[in-house]
Amino acid sequence: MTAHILVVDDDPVQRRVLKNAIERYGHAAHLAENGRIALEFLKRNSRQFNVIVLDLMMPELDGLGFLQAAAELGMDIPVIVQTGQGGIETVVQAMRAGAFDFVVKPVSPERIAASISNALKVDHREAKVRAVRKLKSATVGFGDIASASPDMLRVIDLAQRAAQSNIPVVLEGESGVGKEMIARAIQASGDRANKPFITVNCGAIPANLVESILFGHEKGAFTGATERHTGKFMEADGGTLFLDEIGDLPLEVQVKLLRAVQQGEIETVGAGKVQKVDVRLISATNKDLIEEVRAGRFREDLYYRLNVFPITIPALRRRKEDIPHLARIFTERFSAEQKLDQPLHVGAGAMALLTAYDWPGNIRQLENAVFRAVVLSQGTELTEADFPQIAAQIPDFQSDELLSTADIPEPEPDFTRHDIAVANAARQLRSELSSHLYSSPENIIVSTDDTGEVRKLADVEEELIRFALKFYRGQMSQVARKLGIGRSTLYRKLKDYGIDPDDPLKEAA
Ligand SMILES: Nc1ncnc2c1ncn2[C@@H]1O[C@H](COP(=O)(O)OP(=O)(O)OP(=O)(O)O)[C@@H](O)[C@H]1O
Repeated sequence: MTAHILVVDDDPVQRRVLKNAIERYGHAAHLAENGRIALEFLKRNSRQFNVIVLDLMMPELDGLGFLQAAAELGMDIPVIVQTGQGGIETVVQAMRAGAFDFVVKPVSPERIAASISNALKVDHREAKVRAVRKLKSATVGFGDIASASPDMLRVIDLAQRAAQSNIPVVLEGESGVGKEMIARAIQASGDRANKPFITVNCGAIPANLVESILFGHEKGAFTGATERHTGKFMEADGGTLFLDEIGDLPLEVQVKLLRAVQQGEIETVGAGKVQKVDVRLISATNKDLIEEVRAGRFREDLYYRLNVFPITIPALRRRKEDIPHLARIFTERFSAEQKLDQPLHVGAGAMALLTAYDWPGNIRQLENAVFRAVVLSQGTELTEADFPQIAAQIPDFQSDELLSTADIPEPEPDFTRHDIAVANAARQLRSELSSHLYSSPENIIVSTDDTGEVRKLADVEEELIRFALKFYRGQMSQVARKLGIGRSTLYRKLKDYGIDPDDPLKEAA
């Protein structure tokens, strides 16, 4: 099949190189010299294109601006972004904005052809997935929020308590940590469950339209207001208004928001009178709001009004225990959505890679990475090779995917070597912990007992095994490998110490 590829690049040489590469692989290339012209193409006939190859640095409308505008048009064509060396921050932003893949310039014909061929596979499969996802997003409950870490369990506990009243909630956390998901779960389990849930991304609206979008406007209220417009507050009447990126709200709109919160009244632009509204407010921010208050960008009175019940959702890298859990859930979900005969599994090497990565785009980035891997995977198990972008960002990551536990020789029953193995495993785990986990009392294995004497090796060993089981969520082969012992030795030790692998922290009866 000849695919139609839209190349958006301001550099004529680069356009020519890409055109040649695309045509060499039997596809048709269409060329646009900047984002604005590409948007014109899409407006005329978006169905014409199967894949877009997009440069990020362009005059008039740059790559990120194009992605945003295309999303507003409802475009769902896979986009491959091109970036110069070292542009990783912008790439992360582009991936967050929905780009499918990225390539680093100068890009070889083989690399761009591989990326286009992957994007084409997604092109005809993703439409189905999107439809399913959209349906799901309407009814998110606390049960849908995957969590394994104590931090996330605390967040869910707080959110469940907030759901029992109409108290204003502020959800703080980086982009993609799950703020909107928590907001939806709060709405779905409170007494406003079947009422409207209206989302406003305060950061994405042009400053001059924020007021009219929030509070509505009358016909003729300002130049261009050709129709009356109901604001988001009115749409949310009786339900919940989710104000995302609240820290981006212009100061003059903050005053009006304060009145809405304090008195439950809004004034439609151009109406000259106030109206009552009954809205539960949940706000979200990825900025430090108190810092914004200090800097004079956020009103202190509004801050205290909104911030009655703050909930901070930690970044994914601060709760790495959630990564394996999320990766498994996403793999299962996407396998089902893709109607695979056999659900895929996440191989140990891939899991280690996903856990080692810091996920600047948080859960959204992980979800997209797993989605992409499931769609493109050829095997029965996801391996590190299915996450090339992640692996490329951790160059010193050592793969041990191919090393099966069967290859690990059982240690001799020699106390000294065994002793060294335990010490090495402890050191390795400790170094993983210091890079993977924030410090927590659970992560420290102490060397002395209550009397100040050095503890018995067996006691330390038992504690380390319990910890490793919890850390690797009961994955026996991974635990054995990380501890540097064979699987049968691990089973024997579990028996000796009376450890239940499904509940490793439970003391033997
Ligand atoms: N605990 C979770 N379990 C399962 N999926 C999750 C979880 N948290 C987030 N997600 C998924 O990750 C994606 C990002 O979540 P969400 O939109 O809620 O993040 P956010 O913090 O509001 O992001 P932003 O600040 O960029 O708007 C969504 O697709 C959501 O379904």
